[in-house]
Amino acid sequence: MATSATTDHVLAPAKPHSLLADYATLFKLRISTMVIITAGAGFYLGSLRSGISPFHAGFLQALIGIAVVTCGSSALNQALERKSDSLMRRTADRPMAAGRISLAHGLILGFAATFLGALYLAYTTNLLTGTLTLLTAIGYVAIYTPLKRVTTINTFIGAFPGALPPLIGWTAARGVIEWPGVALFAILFVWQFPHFMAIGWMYREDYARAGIRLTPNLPNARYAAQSTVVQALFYAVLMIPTSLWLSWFHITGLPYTIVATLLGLWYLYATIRFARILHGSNEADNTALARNLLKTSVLYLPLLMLAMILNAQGRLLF
Ligand code: HEM
Ligand SMILES: CC(C)=CCC/C(C)=C/CC/C(C)=C/COP(=O)(O)OP(=O)(O)O
Repeated sequence: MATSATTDHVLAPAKPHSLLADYATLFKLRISTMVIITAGAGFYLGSLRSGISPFHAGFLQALIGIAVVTCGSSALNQALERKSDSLMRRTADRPMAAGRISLAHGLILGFAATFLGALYLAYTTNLLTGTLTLLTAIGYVAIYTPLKRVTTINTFIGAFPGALPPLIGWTAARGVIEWPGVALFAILFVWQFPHFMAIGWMYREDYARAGIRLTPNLPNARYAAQSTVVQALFYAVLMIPTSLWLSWFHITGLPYTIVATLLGLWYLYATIRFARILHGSNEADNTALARNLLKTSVLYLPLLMLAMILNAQGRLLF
């Protein structure tokens, strides 16, 4: 059933929700899964760097800890944004925005998961990893989330916590911050811009309704579209050399370099097609181009991670 807008808020659709389904939304299960995949890749590569198999209890402990903190911070993000979420079609049906999960419920769950998860990580992996994960959650919840209503720079700020999970995975395996871990951070950092420019553009009216500031919904529509496209293209071009940086540290070799270049060209191609929003006047066509870029971004990333893991593992075996 479609959602319907009123003058000051968007009504949630009247469909039943199980508590389990509401928790899945509260914990942003799909984004959190991607966070865990990237953290897992960091751990895997870090373990190989140490010359040990990644498949030991530490791998599971690190992923469980990171997953719990990620879910906790997603709940806290939704507690803070329950009002603005209720104003957007995309998010009006979220459990806290729609009032199915109370503020106290969300806050208790969010704080408990964030702090207990970070403590668990510090205890099972190392203090650096627990601290970095807690700082990531703070960056996401306490800095990025309130900034969304203040300045369009929020996306740049939010890209820092967004990019930290693979570095956290690396420190969980290695105990220290090292250049290959920084290279993984850089990959995630750069990846987010085309990803988010597509999303921001698709939902720009929704975001504007909720008072969230983004490049795609700047008051001058022409300038907003141009700036959105320029940023997406700049980072899509930068994505290729950034993804190849890992080979500089001999974590990966020629096979990864070839695959990463091809994947990067694919991501760039989707971004170049997205640039057609500057000339296309048909809103449905423009939305399809943005949705295609979003889809490409969420396929590109796990494929890139898979390529680096396979190549790094292969280098050890052959
Ligand atoms: C500034 C950074 C980011 C912003 C503002 C952002 C925002 C969003 C939003 C609003 C959506 C929902 C799109 C929709 O409902 O159609 C989304 C989708 C998604 N994001 Fe991001 N994101 C960012 C970074 C990340 C990071 C770091 C990851 C994981 C590593 C990630 C993974 C995903 C995935 C997997 C989806 C698709 C989920 C689905 O289909 O529901 N995003 N992102
Ligand atoms: C290890 C750990 C604590 C990781 C957490 C980092 C994390 C979840 C980053 C997500 C990146 C990000 C800024 C998403 C924006 O979503 P949004 O909140 O703006 O999206 P919305 O509009 O759907 O609420």
